[in-house]
Amino acid sequence: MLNRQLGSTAARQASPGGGDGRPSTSTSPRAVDMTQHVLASGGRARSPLLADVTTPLLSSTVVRGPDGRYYSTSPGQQQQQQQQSRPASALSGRSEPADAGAMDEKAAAAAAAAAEPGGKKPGAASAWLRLFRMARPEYRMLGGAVGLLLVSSGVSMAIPFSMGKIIDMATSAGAAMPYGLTPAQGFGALAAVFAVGALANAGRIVLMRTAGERMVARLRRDLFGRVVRQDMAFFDGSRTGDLVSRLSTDTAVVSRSITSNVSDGLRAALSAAAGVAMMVVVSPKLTGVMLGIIPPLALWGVVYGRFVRRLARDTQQAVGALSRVAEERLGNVRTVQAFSGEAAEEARFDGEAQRILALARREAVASALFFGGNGLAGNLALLAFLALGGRMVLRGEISVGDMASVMMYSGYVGMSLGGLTAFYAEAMKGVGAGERLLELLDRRPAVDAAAPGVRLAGPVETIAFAAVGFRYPARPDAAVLRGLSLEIPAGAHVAIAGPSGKGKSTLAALLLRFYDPSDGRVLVNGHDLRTLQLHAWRRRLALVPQEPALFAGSIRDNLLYGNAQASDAQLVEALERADAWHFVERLPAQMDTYVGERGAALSGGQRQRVAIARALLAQPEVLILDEATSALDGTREARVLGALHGGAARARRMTVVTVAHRASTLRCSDTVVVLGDDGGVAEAGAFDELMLRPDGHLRRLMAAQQHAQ
Ligand SMILES: Nc1ncnc2c1ncn2[C@@H]1O[C@H](COP(=O)(O)OP(=O)(O)OP(=O)(O)O)[C@@H](O)[C@H]1O
Repeated sequence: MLNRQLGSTAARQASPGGGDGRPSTSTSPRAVDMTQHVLASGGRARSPLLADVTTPLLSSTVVRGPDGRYYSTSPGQQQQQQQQSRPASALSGRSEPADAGAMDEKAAAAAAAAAEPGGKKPGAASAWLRLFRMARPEYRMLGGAVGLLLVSSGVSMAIPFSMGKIIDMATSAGAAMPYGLTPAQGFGALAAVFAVGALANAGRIVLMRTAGERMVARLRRDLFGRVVRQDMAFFDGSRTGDLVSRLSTDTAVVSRSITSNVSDGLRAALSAAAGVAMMVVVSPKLTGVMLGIIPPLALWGVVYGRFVRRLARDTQQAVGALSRVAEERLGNVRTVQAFSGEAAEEARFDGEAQRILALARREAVASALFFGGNGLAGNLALLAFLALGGRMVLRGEISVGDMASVMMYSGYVGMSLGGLTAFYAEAMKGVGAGERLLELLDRRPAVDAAAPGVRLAGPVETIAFAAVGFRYPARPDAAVLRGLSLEIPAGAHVAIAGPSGKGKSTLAALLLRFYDPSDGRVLVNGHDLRTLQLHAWRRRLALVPQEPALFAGSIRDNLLYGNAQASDAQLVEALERADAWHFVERLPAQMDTYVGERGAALSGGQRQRVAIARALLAQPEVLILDEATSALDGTREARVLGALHGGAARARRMTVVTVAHRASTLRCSDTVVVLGDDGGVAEAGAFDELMLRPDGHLRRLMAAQQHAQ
């Protein structure tokens, strides 16, 4: 039986080179349309990814997964649910708790601080090196690509030289093909060399793209794995849309910046170096003219690259905000339409889109200045080159072919310099996006379910809250629980009652160790919950939360989430126990009926019953029902409660903790614990006994409810 609360006094407290088909001019389009790229890649990656990742991110009922792991409600959804439930309760006349409104700025800042990893941000170079190390599994493939790059670049660099020789051969009578080749043989050999170069280039593109995509996939998996294991304080301060944007867009930007971009950069560096060398060989004097413009251009490039890095980070954030708005508002489209909020939402979305546009405009102006300046400098250098080169040809210091070679090489060098700048800008973009990824990848959850810990040898004997005080990390100023003590023996059926917003669901969250108490301890068989291996502990529990959401899939898929090994007979039995079989049986495809996104194609009561069946399938030792039957009518609720609290259920010795408001639900439990205004237990005892107390808390609570009806 439940012991009375133990008092709550003392403890109370308050590409250049055209390598992969891109135009090979120095005004690289890669750098010019950064925002478009970000958006385009976001858009491309988002649709398939959203379908894949938002579902787990939006999971709700806490149950064991098919892999035996424990899965829990996401705050993104909690926020959505809160947003949905607010207007709904307003419509139904239910009053909201005074302190349950939207997070104020201070709280949001506290939540964000709780969600942010500590520590200094790495510098650009070290961040980039770290990102580069993350490509380690692709090193072999990237190495192969670099080998092929050397081949194709070698061939490219031979072109101007060969062309110069051919021009000389065509313009002077005595010139002949080298190595005594006939013109046909010479042209044939050149064509063969070009073919080898083309093949090497094609191979390089395949290897590089494959390596890039593999890296994106791995980054996404690692990031998702890291995010899905974060503690609830993190999710309280994060927005799902933002996280999805990091998963989709940032990963693609980072991967590109250290795979294809590195290849393009390397190609540009090689071309520039080889081009300069060849120019020097052919005519050092002419080379001097062309190279005079390099130092100012390099400096200009560094300034531009830094600017782009900042801009990339802002753009990634703005894209994240846009995704967030789209995700939240489309995810709650019923609420939007019910309140005729379409135009307001359109304006809100447009506001986010305009922010991105403003950033893109700044980037466009910066790119225009940069590449325009580059082009002008290149053209002026070319004029000087033609003036000097023409004079040298007239004086017989160099041949026309040599001048043509140097001109072509200088074109290559110019393109390569543009390529190097684009490489730098792209690398900085990668760092901008990478910093956001590294923040997430580096974040260690405060509550780590995989951390080693004590595994209970036998069954759960007692669960105790010992002088527990609790404040949500997002609202450190507001104490929800203070010095709360209660004990729940194994097999007991305990109901938690109390006015709205007094911490009933919080007790369930503490039991699952979504959060650690700010004071006091939660004990299981005398072990502090913090010392238990959390996955092992959570596998002993199942929670049906206040507004259970199902996954988009069939009823069967959702049930199997509770126990992947369950047979059809077990699924039907669980549905029967949850009083759900009678309606599932009549659905067009029965258990294979698609339930819609988050179970939207079922009624609230049907969703609740499927969620109860799913929790029962997990065969928990402790079942936590957080107003899990609130959407059912009296008859249906009585049946479900009969199945959960009746003789057959008791024979299973399952401990049942029920959070409830209704008398019909509360009286099914052996003991009712009423939470008081002071954050502790106001009274506890059998329902009937408490109702007999003339000025008892439960009696007043029930009277107030009756009065309200
Ligand atoms: N994730 C959160 N971050 C910050 N504050 C929270 C969070 N969740 C709940 N709270 C606040 O903690 C208090 C207790 O919330 P809880 O959900 O436990 O109340 P409850 O008694 O279950 O209410 P109800 O009967 O309305 O479901 C409320 O004031 C609520 O606003």
